[in-house]
Amino acid sequence: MRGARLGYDVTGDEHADVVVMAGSIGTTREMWRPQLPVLAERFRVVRVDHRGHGESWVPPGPYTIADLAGDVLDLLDALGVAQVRFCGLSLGGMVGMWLAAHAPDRIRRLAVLCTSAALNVNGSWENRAATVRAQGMSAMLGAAPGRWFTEDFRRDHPNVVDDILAMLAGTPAEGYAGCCDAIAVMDLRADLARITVPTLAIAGADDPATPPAHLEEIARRVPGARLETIPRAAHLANVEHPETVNRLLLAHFTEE
Ligand SMILES: O=C(O)CC1=CCC(=O)O1
Repeated sequence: MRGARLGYDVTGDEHADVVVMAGSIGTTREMWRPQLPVLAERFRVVRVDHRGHGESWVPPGPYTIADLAGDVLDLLDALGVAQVRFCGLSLGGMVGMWLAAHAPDRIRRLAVLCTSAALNVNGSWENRAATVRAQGMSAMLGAAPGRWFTEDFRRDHPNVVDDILAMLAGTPAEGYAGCCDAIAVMDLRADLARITVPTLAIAGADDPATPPAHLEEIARRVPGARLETIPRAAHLANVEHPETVNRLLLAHFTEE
């Protein structure tokens, strides 16, 4: 389904409180499949595709995190939803932190997984954007599994890995590159102290893309934030350890 420019779907009781879920660069909203049945028992779950991904619009880049967050606010306005619990992994977590800092009246509780407030190292994201624009998405497929999943998970769950890699392969190159541009210039560190909503930061202990130190920094800077670190988890911790992530999200989002 597509509305207000973003691909999205809605699952759960239409009168329940809303949880918005936004994922990692190079995936679609389907990356939240392991969470959907559990969260939708209690909440109205709105899963979104970032711009340039899935069924969303693909404007020419560069984008900013504020652009991506603005798309989410437009969607919430279109759905008539005033306030949500927000769950974001990686790029989705960046959008969540931006929203909690800049649109605090729209966010009731925040959960961020495997993400960072400032991720650019030595122009790596500018380089990635340039590579994708020159060579297409095939240039991204080789290294992604090693960032996203532990070796054990790749060995034991090849079909799950293939499903997620198909999302990456199907992402429009300009959409992916535009989001790389957004990460390249992002620095949310000064915003974190302004976040007042209850915040849970979840790290994957073996995440090479956003190592635990990035989540530790978020938990240190956001007043009152809580940190959980999941052992034997790489970047897509919600896919590798759904039971743990579901338990943490449910507990955090049902607290008042
Ligand atoms: O590099 C990756 O694919 C991991 C990642 C960093 C930010 C994001 O959204 O995904």
